[in-house]
Amino acid sequence: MNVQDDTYDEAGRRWDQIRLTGVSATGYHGVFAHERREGQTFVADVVLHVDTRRAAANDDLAHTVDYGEVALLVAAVLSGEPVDLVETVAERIAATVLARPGVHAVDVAVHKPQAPITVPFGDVVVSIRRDRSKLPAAEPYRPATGQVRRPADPEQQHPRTAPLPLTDVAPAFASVDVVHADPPSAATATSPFAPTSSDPVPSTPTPSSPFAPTSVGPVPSAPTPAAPVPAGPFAPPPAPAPLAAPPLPSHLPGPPPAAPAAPVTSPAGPDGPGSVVVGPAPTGAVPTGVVPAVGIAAGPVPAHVPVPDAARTELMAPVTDVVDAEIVLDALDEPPAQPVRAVLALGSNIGPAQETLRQAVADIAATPGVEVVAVSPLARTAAVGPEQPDFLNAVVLARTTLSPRDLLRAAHAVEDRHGRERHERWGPRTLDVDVIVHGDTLAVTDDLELPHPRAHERAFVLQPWAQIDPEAQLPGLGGGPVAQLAATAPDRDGVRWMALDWLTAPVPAANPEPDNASQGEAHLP
Ligand SMILES: Nc1ncnc2c1ncn2[C@@H]1O[C@H](COP(=O)(O)OP(=O)(O)OP(=O)(O)O)[C@@H](O)[C@H]1O
Ligand SMILES: Nc1nc2c(c(=O)[nH]1)N=C(CO)CN2
Repeated sequence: MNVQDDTYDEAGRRWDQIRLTGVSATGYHGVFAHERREGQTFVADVVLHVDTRRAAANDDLAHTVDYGEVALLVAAVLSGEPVDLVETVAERIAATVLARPGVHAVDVAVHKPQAPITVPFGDVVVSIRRDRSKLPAAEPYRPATGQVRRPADPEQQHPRTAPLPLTDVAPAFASVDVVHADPPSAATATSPFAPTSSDPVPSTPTPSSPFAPTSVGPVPSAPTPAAPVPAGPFAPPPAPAPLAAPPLPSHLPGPPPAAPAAPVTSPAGPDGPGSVVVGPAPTGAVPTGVVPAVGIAAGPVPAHVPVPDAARTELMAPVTDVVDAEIVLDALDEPPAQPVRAVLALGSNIGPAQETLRQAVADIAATPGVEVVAVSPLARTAAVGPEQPDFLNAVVLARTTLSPRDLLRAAHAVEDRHGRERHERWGPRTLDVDVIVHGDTLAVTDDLELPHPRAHERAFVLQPWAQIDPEAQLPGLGGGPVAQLAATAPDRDGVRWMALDWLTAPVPAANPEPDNASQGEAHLP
């Protein structure tokens, strides 16, 4: 396996992989009578493209794909209903694995090392990738009712993991890896494995099967362009000097006219550190403005959205029940019913910081489902945290139809595009894009906290934000009027200047670094 085998989510981030190699069983597949009669060894390698973070954060098998179950299923297909072609075996394994929730793509290689080939040979392998855009052309394997039972070991069974019924096949397999980088390829095992008395596998689905499909086919790939939306309560004020945005996609409207902001009543709930609150702020929260409910579905479409029949290809038609719905993990994966305001904070203190921030604003504006409404002046700020060079900081006001988590992914994608590396917490970086607020969402989860947990105490966020939205309110505990928070933030004295025309003014080629940036310098009030 190498980087060419990687797959990426809609924000361009590499999916993690669980690799299971050398699952081995005796099968009776082949076009010759002796193959059907005598059987031979088949070996499968399977790579599941998944997101392992949630399972890792909770250290909970329930949030991942149990490779033990996958191994049993793969072995059941290898030793199951005989077919002529290795291709069919591979397709069936792919369908079975892709039907597991949380699997975004699957690579399957089926080896037939004892194939009836009349010249010396090492191996013959059929290798395929299937995902939600190239669905398997086969039915997933489903254990029949009455034939299923899991080889349960109560001592070993994690208490939070509900047992899944499976056939009592016992595959031999060489290794399983959960990887974030490419390990050396594992050797395949060839130990024979005879089919059990419960084989062959029934070809018709059983109504009570736990593997019964729950939905739907592929997701349309072309995002709908964002439609213009009327003004929200966070339109930029006329002062300071208006900032020309960098070249933006043509579908982006100009800044909407200003409208009054409503006060926020920060919810003072009982939620201490570590608690989870997900959902809109209660009474008195910032209104999101009146926006049309139609024509706004830009950006990635969640896979649980049913797909109209017309969208399916003929090839897909017979197998539309193969892929399970994508799990909506929590409310942070739900796109808003209407566009909501979002505030993004940008920072850079490595490399050509001003140019990086400019490009980052253009990247954000080009993100489907994100419409840039205003861009703050540029602040040069003393670093908060470890000793390091000054930062250049700016804030982007946007409207978005993305879910909070998709917006975070989009922010990370922009960071990655600009060579962001994660070493030291609060350390120097080519680009940081933080999600400060997403609508009225208040949330504390493993991977995303809203509003950003440290925004209320960061002048390098609050000052630029207040410049383009003096009435802005930071929702949540510790929140309040942004301008007021900016004036009292501990690092306020470190915000030393702002460039008003930083998006359009030429960056001096010799002086692109924050330490030398002086173009359009202005002083904070
Ligand atoms: N509102 C948020 N915006 C951005 N990242 C967040 C947010 N809430 C939680 N995170 C998580 O924080 C992780 C670390 O983010 P990042 O590397 O940008 O941190 P940092 O910039 O060093 O520190 P800070 O979060 O204090 O700005 C991210 O991977 C992300 O999952
Ligand atoms: N001045 C300044 N200091 C920081 C910044 C930043 O953007 N500006 N970002 C940090 C981590 O996000 C840590 N410290």
